[in-house]
Amino acid sequence: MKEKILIVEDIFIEANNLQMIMERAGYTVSGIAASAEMALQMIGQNRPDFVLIDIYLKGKLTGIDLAKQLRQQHIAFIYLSAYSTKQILDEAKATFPYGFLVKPFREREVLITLEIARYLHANSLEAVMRNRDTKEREIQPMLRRYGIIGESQRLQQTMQHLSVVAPSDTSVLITGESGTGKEKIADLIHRLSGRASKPLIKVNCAAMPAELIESLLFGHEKGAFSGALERHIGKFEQASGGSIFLDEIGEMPVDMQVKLLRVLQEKEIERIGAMHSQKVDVRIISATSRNLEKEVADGRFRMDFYYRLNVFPLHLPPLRERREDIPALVDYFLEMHCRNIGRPLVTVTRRVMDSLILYSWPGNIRELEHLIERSVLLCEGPVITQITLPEKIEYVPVAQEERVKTMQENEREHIIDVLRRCRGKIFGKGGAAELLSMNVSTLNYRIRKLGINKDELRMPG
Ligand SMILES: Nc1ncnc2c1ncn2[C@@H]1O[C@H](COP(=O)(O)OP(=O)(O)OP(=O)(O)O)[C@@H](O)[C@H]1O
Repeated sequence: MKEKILIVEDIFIEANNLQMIMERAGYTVSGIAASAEMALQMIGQNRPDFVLIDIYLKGKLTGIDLAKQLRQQHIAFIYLSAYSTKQILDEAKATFPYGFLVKPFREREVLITLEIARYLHANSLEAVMRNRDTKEREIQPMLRRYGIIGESQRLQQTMQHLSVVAPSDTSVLITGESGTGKEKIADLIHRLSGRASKPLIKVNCAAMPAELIESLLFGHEKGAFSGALERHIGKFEQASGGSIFLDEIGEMPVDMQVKLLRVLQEKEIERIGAMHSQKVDVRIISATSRNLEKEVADGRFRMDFYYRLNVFPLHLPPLRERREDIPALVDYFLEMHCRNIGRPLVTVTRRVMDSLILYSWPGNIRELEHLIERSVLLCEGPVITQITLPEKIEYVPVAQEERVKTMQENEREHIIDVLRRCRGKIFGKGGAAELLSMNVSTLNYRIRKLGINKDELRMPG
C-alpha cells in the first residue's frame, strides 16, 4: 500500500484534480484542507505520510508557515504554486521541501515528483536514524557522507539525539574536549535544519578582543565611536534566517553574557549607535570545552544564560573513551590524506594500529588527524611501520597483551568461531545464522563488514 497524502489547497477544482491523480496511482488521500489551520487540525487527527501544500492559502498562515511545522513533526511535504517571487522561493527553499511543483502540472510530473520525494524522505539521515531496524546497516554510510566516522555506542547515541534536534529551532549546546568534533557537529546540525540554505556564521568567542565583541556580534553605525568610519553589520545580522555558532562560549565575558541573554529572550539586536533595535531570526548553536556548570558555580558564567543556551545538550565523548572508533578514523584519514597529495593508499601495521588504539589522545580526533597527515607525508613505502607518539604524553597503563578487546574484535572472533563449528554453513538448519539468531542477510553483511574471509575458517593448528 502506498502512502497517505493530505492535500492543502484552497481551490477546489485543483484539489479535486490532484486527488484523482493520487488515487489513480494507488495513493490514499487522507483529506483536503483549504487552509493551513485546517491542515494542522486534520494532521492532529490522522497523520499523513506526505503533504502537498499550496504556498498561497486563505487564512493567516501561509503554506510556508505550515511547512515549518511539518518539518518539526518530521512529515514530508511538497509545494505547489502557480507563481513565486525570488523571496518566496528563498523562503520555501529554507524549509527544505521534498519537491516543488509549478502549476499547471501534468499527471506524470506530479507522480515523478512524489516518487523522488518518497525516496529522499526514506533515505534522509534523519529517517535512517529514526528507524532502528535499518540503523545498523545504513547509518554508517550515511554519516560517512557527512564526514562523521565512528561506530561506538557513545557516538551513535549523540548522533541519535542530533537527528532529533537538528530540524527544529531549538538552541543546542555542544560540550566536549578540544578536538572531539564540536564544530563538525554544529555544521551537521545546520545542514540538517530547515535553515541550511541560509548562512551558518561561526564566531570563536575566545579569539575576539573584549572591547570589540559587542560591535563584532551586533554591528555598529558609522560614527558610533571613534574609529567607526563605516557602518558594520554584525555576526547576528549576517546569520539572519540561518544559524550562529558561538564556539568557546565559556570565554564570553559576563557583561556580554547579559547582552546575549537579551538577544536570546527578545530575539532583537541593537547595532551600537543605532536609534532602534531590530528583530533577528537566528538559531543559536554554542559549544564549549569547559564545564559550564562549574563555571556557573564559581560565578564566572551566568546561570540564566546557561539555561538559555543549554536547551538541548549534546556531548561528544573524548577519543580515549571510544577507542573502538580509532581504527576506522585511522583508515579514513589515511585515505583522505593520500588522496589529497595524490599518492597510492598507504596502510599501517597491526603493531602501529595497536599503539594508536592504546594512546590516550589528549588532543582527540584533531591530534589523530594531524599525526596521520604527518605520517603519510613521511612514509616512503606502502605501509607505515612506525609512528612516533608525543613523548611527554603517557600511554594508557595497560600492557599490550592485556589490552581490552574492542566490541568489534569480540564480535569478529565470535562469528569466526561459530562459522568454524558450522563448517562455513551460513543459512539453513544448523547454519551460523540460526545459531547466532541473526537473519542471513545481516550475518552476511557483518561478515563482509568485519572482513572475515574463508581462510580464517580453517581450524587453527
Ligand atoms: N567523527 C569524526 N569523523 C571524522 N573526522 C572528525 C570527526 N570529528 C571530528 N573530526 C575532525 O577532527 C578535527 C577537529 O574537529 P572539530 O574542529 O570539529 O573539533 P572541536 O571539538 O570543535 O575542537 P575545538 O574545541 O578545539 O574547537 C576536524 O578536522 C574534524 O573534521
